[in-house]
Amino acid sequence: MDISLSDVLTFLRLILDILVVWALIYSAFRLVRNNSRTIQILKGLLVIMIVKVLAVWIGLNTLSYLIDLFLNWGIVAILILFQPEIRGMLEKVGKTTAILPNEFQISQYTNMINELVDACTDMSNSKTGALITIEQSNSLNDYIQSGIRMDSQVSRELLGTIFQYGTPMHDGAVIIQGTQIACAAAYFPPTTKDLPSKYGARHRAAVGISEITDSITIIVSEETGNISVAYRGQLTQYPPEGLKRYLTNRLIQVDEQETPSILQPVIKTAKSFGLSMSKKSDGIVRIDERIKPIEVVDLLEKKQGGK
Ligand SMILES: Nc1ncnc2c1ncn2[C@@H]1O[C@H](COP(=O)(O)OP(=O)(O)OP(=O)(O)O)[C@@H](O)[C@H]1O
Repeated sequence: MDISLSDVLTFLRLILDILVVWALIYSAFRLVRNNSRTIQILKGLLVIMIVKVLAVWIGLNTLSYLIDLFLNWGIVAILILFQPEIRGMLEKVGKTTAILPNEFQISQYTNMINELVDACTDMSNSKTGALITIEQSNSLNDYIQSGIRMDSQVSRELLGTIFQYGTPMHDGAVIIQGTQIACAAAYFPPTTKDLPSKYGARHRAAVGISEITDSITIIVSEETGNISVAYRGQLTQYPPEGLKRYLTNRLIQVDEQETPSILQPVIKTAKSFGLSMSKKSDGIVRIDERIKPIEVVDLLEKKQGGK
């Protein structure tokens, strides 16, 4: 059987087509999964579809016609309802069009980490309580809406001022998106796990948000001045230098090695089929030996009938 160049090109085009459509569907699902508003809207649409099927089945023609009208205009409604999400997605695409991380982005992140760690060190020394969450790939927009919108550059002085005891914004969490403070005074759902008694509501909130998103949360204890990080449901205490290394590893070095988010769905699929494309694909998680936690806190599921 002869295979011509045009057959190969047609095959490659088909593969590319499938991968691009898959990436779009994957991104749409991620958008829905990461945002409780979109889940509510989808639930609403599902109910309307069920009513439509029932209306056709029973023969309620007017109701069926009205639902058809509603669904036909649905695309406009979706564009209006999802306007903030669509804008955010397009902004992300715009920011990640460069295949290699650019020097400017790295220097912005380095600067942000330095300011953040300096602020945490200051607050640790003065025993000022703080809760700071850095958004990763799961959107924190729902939580930003619960706080006071800021959109400001991360700086040692600004963070110190926000968490100053007695000021209107010191209660709640600061959320960082990219290298900007998106809001202050945000509220997080606390964890239901058992924490050692020395940890209170602030640490519960930090572990809570780390259980439902992939965000990184830094906590400075008002009582002890200790700095901890909540990530993926795990609470770990670090010295300031350890915190800096931890954040650099997570926010800069991971970005340097990984491909921009628009291509990640395709790469994740390739990995799940066993096609290794990155240096980390040998399944070994490389831990920076210099990051020495002071304590990794044991978190237990709450016992039935317990507090
Ligand atoms: N669900 C929440 N979301 C965001 N912030 C919260 C939440 N719950 C509590 N906080 C913040 O934590 C503060 C109370 O912290 P609390 O002293 O109870 O916690 P803690 O874990 O013992 O911390 P610390 O060691 O600083 O005392 C509140 O003033 C508020 O700023």
